[in-house]
Amino acid sequence: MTAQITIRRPDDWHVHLRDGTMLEAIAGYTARQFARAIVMPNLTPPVVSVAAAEAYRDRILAALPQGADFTPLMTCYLTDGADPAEIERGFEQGVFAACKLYPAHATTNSAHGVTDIRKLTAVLETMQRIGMPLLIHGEVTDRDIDIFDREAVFIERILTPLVRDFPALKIVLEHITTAESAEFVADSGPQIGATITPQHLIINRNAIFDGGIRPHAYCLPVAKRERHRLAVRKAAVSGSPKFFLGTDSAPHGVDRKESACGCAGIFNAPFALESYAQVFEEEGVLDRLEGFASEHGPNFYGLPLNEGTVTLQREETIVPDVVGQGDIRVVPFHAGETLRWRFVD
Ligand SMILES: NC(=O)N[C@@H](CC(=O)O)C(=O)O
Ligand SMILES: [Zn+2]
Ligand SMILES: [Zn+2]
Repeated sequence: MTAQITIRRPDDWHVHLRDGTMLEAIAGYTARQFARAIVMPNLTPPVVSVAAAEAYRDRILAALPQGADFTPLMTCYLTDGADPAEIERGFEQGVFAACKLYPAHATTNSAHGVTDIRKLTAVLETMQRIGMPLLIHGEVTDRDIDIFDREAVFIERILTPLVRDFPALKIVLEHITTAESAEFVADSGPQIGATITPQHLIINRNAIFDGGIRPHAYCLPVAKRERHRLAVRKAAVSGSPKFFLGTDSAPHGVDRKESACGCAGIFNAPFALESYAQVFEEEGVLDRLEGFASEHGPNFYGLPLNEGTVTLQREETIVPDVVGQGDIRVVPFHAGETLRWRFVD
């Protein structure tokens, strides 16, 4: 049995670091395991300008523990009024790494999202021209569509025509949860990639209703049937450069989760690598963890691979019931469980 595994330093290609006291409480978890992270812009108000992204980046850097070696990669939240010139300027100046498309009302803090993708034609033309990635929360918001079908219908109605109309646009389908997404991405050209979260590799929709309603297993896109989990898992461990690590770590305070209308989001940052390592080990391909965690993402984004390494040791790790500091209390993914690996440095 492998006793320890050392890989090139990984990155998280999809994370919510939040703002204010929550940012201060949780930023260190991501900075501890990852060298860089694509930081989601769904704050209130959302990050839509270069100035707002620079200010948010400064707040993130100020919230990091002393001596942290971590680079936040900022994103621009697309709205119906998104300005192609501002987006191009932000990308050329190295402030924006990508733009994020939330269909309006698809998920947490997406009220300002895009109501009709046709409103983005000029923005998408610009992004395609300058090689700027478009990151997509891929769910339709039509209330007539069953919540478990919203990702598959998005591919059919929105993504397929989008890829046809902008054949050179770099697209990341974020946090994929279905066999349809895994297949769509695998069958597309090299300009299409996908991030995969730990939770969608580990739980299926039964986890949300396991002996009672389980708000801490609820995120969007919602976990699907077992056959979808298996398809997503197969994609993650396949070694294909199209699939890479994106935790979608999305903390909400305990009170906001344990509520009559609990928020969507799973906080997995504290033990993210342990979680992924467990999956790759179960699939018998621990040797492919490094590609997924540390190589496929930077190669897709056209960024250098990180220098340095991190090590995971085979050691039982008990996940606490709750983490945080001060007033902030968040229940982590795997709360109360014992994991088989421990991140050491
Ligand atoms: N994933 C989630 O369930 N929630 C995310 C938003 C998102 O990534 O869709 C959040 O910001 O809380
Ligand atoms: Zn999302
Ligand atoms: Zn997210």
